[in-house]
Amino acid sequence: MEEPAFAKINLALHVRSREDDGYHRIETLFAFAEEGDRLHAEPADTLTLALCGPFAGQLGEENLVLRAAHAVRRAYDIGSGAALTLEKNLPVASGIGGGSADAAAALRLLPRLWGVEASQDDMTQIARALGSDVPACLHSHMVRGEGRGDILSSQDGSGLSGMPLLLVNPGVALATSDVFRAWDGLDRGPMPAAAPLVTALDGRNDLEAPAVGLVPLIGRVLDMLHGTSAVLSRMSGSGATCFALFEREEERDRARDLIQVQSPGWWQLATRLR
Ligand SMILES: C[C@@](CO)(OP(=O)(O)O)[C@H](O)COP(=O)(O)OP(=O)(O)OC[C@H]1O[C@@H](n2ccc(N)nc2=O)[C@H](O)[C@@H]1O
Ligand SMILES: Nc1ncnc2c1ncn2[C@@H]1O[C@H](COP(=O)(O)OP(=O)(O)O)[C@@H](O)[C@H]1O
Repeated sequence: MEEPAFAKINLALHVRSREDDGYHRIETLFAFAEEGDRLHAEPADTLTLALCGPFAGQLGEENLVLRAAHAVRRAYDIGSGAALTLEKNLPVASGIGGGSADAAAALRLLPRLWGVEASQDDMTQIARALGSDVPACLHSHMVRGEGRGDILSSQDGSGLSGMPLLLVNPGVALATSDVFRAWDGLDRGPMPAAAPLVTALDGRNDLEAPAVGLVPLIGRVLDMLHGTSAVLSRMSGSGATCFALFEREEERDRARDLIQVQSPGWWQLATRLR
């Protein structure tokens, strides 16, 4: 059995306040790419995880996929295991929710493998305990997030589905907690409650400035994307991956080819919004 782990982007991300527990209250518009990592599972007596793909080497021992699998086993008192293989196509610690998307893929896949009727409520609760982004990744369609990003409200994203999307990462890993800590504490106002593209265009990513402060190279990525014919270009999540939305695939591919020539070491994914 196989399940895609769709790359996540934050079309807008407004940081409103720092809470006493160190987490931040945010408002965000989540969207997902058609592509990402892939999780494969076969029945087995024990739980194991093998890694393959271009970014497999960057992952440590502690993997969110196994934590998700253990949580499902515990919740439904399951005795059997699974031989899992994660194809790691997305750069690690890069603002496109790789780990969260992988965990969410495990939460969709394993109940099927083990033949359990998992309730949406149970899965959401498990997702929330794994990370702020995991409930949105469980959904993997456009959705608004509040609180830590884990309180979701529906957003019809069908109007943007299929829109050409380019992801660019300059190859520097950024820890989410470091970027939130570098936020200046200034509330710049709520995320607009409008149609998705208007929300995105009128919105911001408040983590962009602190991330650029930590890794100035992100500013170079943004300058390059701003210089293309993109409808919108911005950093996703806590970075360092930036995204650009285009009206036509040819425009997206032209931007990708130009960046490939100018910065051949950067990772890129030319895809579409789900
Ligand atoms: C910033 C966002 C935006 O979508 O994405 P990424 O950059 O990680 O992709 C998310 O809020 C990340 O969600 P996720 O990656 O699940 O984070 P968590 O594991 O819950 O938290 C990691 C760390 O980020 C900080 N954190 C996270 C969420 C939040 N609302 N406030 C925070 O301050 C905390 O320091 C926490 O210890
Ligand atoms: N399956 C996984 N994929 C990526 N990172 C993982 C995974 N499991 C655990 N991690 C850890 O989670 C951290 C955040 O990774 P990731 O989710 O890719 O970042 P981001 O949320 O910024 O996109 C990394 O430092 C990594 O070590």
